Amino acid sequence: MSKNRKFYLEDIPLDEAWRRFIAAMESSGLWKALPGEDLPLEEALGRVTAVPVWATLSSPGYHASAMDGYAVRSMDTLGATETAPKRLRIGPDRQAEYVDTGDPLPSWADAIIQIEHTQHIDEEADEFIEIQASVAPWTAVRPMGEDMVATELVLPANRLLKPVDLGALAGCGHATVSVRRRPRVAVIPTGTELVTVEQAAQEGLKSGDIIEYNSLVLSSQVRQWGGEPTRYPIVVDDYERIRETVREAAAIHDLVLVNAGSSAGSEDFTSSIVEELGTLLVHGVAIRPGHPVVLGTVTDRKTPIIGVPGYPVSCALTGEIFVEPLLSHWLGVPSKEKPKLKATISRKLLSPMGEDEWVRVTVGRVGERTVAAPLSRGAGVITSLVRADGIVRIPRFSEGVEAGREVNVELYRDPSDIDRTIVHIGSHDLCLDMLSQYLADAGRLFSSANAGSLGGLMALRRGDAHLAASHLLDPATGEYNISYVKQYLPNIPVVLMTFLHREQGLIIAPGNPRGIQGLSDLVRDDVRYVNRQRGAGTRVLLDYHLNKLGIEPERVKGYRREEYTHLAVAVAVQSGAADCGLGIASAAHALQLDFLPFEKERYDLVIPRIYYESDLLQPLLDLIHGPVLRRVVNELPGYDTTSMGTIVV
Ligand SMILES: Nc1nc2c(c(=O)[nH]1)N[C@H]1C(S)=C(S)[C@@H](COP(=O)(O)OP(=O)(O)OC[C@H]3O[C@@H](n4cnc5c(N)ncnc54)[C@H](O)[C@@H]3O)O[C@H]1N2
Ligand code: MOO
Repeated sequence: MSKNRKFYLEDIPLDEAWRRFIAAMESSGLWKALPGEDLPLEEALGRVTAVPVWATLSSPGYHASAMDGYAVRSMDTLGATETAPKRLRIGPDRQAEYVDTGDPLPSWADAIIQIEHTQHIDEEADEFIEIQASVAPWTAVRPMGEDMVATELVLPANRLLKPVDLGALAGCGHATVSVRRRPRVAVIPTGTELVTVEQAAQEGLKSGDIIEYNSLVLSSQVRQWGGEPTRYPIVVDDYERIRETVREAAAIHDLVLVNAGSSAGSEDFTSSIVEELGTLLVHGVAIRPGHPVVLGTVTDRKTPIIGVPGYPVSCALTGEIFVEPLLSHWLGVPSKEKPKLKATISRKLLSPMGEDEWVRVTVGRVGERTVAAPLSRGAGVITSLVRADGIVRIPRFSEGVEAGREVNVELYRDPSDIDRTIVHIGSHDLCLDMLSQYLADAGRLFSSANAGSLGGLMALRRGDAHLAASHLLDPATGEYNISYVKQYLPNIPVVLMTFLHREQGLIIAPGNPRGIQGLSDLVRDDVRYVNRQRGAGTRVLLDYHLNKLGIEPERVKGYRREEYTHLAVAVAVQSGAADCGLGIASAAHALQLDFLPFEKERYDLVIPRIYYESDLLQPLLDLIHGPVLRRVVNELPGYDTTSMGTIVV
């Protein structure tokens, strides 16, 4: 059956969308904390108490000795001093009796003297202790109920159980505890293009295949937030099949998440299915990513359902924005607040007019400033969430945010991580990733944004980064970096240190089908080039050599097609979108492409002196001067570490 295609997506403000969703759940009695279930204490960690817990037994249940020593009557000790010690007989007339810590206090005694404050004396048939000070009543005694008294409140309802809570529950006589049932959440991935990762690993991917992982993310989120996910197998884009899966899932779950098919494409069925099976409350919320989200209730049970957008970032954020607060409410705990931090935004952010935008950012402390650098805004770029330190929300209808303005960041990390983060902005190289691996061992985090060499120098100028990798060739002198540093950072004392030399050359298809011999072939009609962005060192290098060869850039087909990384250039060649591009050997190697080397370039680190001398960067400098990094870099094709750590200026 084909349903009428609905092209109309609304822009419902987030709070209004929530209002409708909650009102619908309230009217069907589902907007309340879930009932309790009794669990053995051993299984209750991390669960939430459904009812208050009162002590059934007191703890301790008797007056207990708090020390190893002698039980005495305090009255008998009166008058004992260093000069006039007193002797108390151990034994039948009950002046002193030995007890261990935790033993009951004998009924005739009212105090304990620690053993080290007594001297043991054997005298013929009798044993005594000698004491040199008196003790007050109840000395070193833990009175009955010191910890918990029967009938006392031990834990309130809605309490997330910690390990010590379990101890207290057992200690006052509870073998089980009533905790809220875990919300049961169905996670249904849909899409004919989807394949499982296992399938992909065995059979490889065909063009158009997408590895299904949103259901893994959603079900892991559900578990993390205290729910019990059921991860369904992939359902192909077939209206009836999806509808029947939703119907079955709604019968046995508290919440149904249908992933993808939320927007307006020919196979986007979620909103129609919700309409057919129940009530469509919202289709389209004024947020981005996550705009085409669907909210509704289905079947006679009025099970809430969320149509989660398919793009992975939209999917994960929809989890945070809609699923987490819902699960928290059902569990009776407050929605999880992220730690907040004020930071300076490093780049201007425009806001899409009618939508609140969630911008992923990295955060670092650079000198006195906390800097938030926006990551990719693409809703398909899951690594932007992996790398994100936090989120900045740009409210709809705002002007956006100018660079240098203060913003509020909601952190994904512990704020203390920010202080041990080294911020790099500049040219990217695989070896920086290796460096970051080793830095982790030294307790440093490495946040790296690829902005090209010139972008890195500009970031240093603004005070946004601790260092910038750069490989900018000066056409006038044939020297790397020095003149650029002078020109762009005239007022900032910096150390220019060589990181490595690397082979630059033409990345070409395996077997060199076009017979490309060098840059002079770029003017051929049958050769399509793929370029790097302006400001990239590799772009500068190309322009330098084209100029030397007297080739006008306009004569190079594809000169205007810009990619932002070496790997993106390699991918363009691999896919056949271009015949060649300038890049580094390791990028060609990574995709098993051929490589025509023609220049060994110097790749330096530009480090403002103030950071060069800081504790923060010390582990990085240690690595550069040590043998380990050098060894692993040398194992890669096209790198030379002979000058690693040499100060240029
Ligand atoms: N004409 C319009 N097109 C789109 C709109 C719109 O308003 N009008 N909205 C865009 C936005 S914003 C989003 S977000 C997406 C939402 O897409 P759907 O929910 O319909 O999902 P699909 O189109 O099926 O998939 C999008 C994308 O995500 C991949 N995907 C889907 N499921 C999974 C999964 N389980 N694991 C990994 N990746 C998944 C899918 O293959 C697609 O690449 O719509 C825009 N279009
Ligand atoms: O709203 Mo879509 O979720 O921007 O990517």
